[in-house]
Amino acid sequence: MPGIAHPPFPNDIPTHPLLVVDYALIKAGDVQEIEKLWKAATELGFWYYKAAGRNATDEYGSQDTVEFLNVSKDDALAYPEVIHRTYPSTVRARMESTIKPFVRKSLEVNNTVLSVFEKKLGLPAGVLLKYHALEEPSGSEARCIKNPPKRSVITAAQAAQEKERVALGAHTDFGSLSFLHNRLGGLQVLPPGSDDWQYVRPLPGHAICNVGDALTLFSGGILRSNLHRVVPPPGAQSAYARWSLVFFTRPGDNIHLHALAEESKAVKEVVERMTVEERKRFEPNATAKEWFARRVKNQRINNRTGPETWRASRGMEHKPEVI
Ligand SMILES: O=C(O)CCC(=O)C(=O)O
Ligand SMILES: [Fe+2]
Repeated sequence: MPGIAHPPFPNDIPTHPLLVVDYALIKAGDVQEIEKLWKAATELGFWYYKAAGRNATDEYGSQDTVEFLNVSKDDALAYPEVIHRTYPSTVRARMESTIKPFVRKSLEVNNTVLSVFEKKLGLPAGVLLKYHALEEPSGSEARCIKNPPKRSVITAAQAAQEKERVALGAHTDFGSLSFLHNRLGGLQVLPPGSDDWQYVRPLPGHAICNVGDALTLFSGGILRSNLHRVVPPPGAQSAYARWSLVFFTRPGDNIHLHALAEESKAVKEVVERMTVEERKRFEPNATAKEWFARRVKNQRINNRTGPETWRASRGMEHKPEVI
């Protein structure tokens, strides 16, 4: 991305370290790098991707401050044919030159990671890829997010604590894998076993990847869909608009979300150790499309009747009460 100069991410605030995974090594099948990816995906569910080149809200009804522009993978790949919806001229003008290549590259990266997880989970070859087949209609999409700048510079502590300043409320992602590119800080994770939100420092030349609910469901919880949120960039960065670009790989619309215990010994073992309640969580009796539709619908402020609406929007959060 061509650069607008902005202040660096502050050095005086606590951040949560992520493991750095080299995508080129993953693609080449490097055993040590695959171990590192597996550790990241099962412990925090978030990691940095070292790029191959350098070219590269809540229970109370508080409203987010972000603007989204979502482009469906099906529409991008079929363009100019319309599969789901049409887009504004700014999107159409860049569909062939920018969006389609971004969607293709993101799918390639995420599919490589899915193949690694498939092997690690001991699933029959091709099962995860089949669930994310290119030709199947799905909720996979590219998203451009803009969070407008704050009028006054706020401290990191203020940014983290002020509820009304949360740009995008605590959530887990709906799909399988999210591939995130951003330059300003603001992304925070709630690390396992902690009650403190921690910033993830953007690393130049690195993307951030995280596991979503569908992979948690398929893996019986072995892969971790971690809670995260977006707050204004910390320190002097808060005076700038924050842009981020995400690609979400989600299973095909008709895929039934459930723990793949019959296909994987490892998943079977974790499911057998679950309580009856836990087991129910891993059998939501929903297709990927239904899971996605339920979560989106109940997040919309227009559909809100009270705190129960927000609760009905939750996914595989380890602490569904956290906002
Ligand atoms: O902009 C970001 O850093 C993350 C956005 C996000 O979590 C999402 O759109 O699901
Ligand atoms: Fe997210």
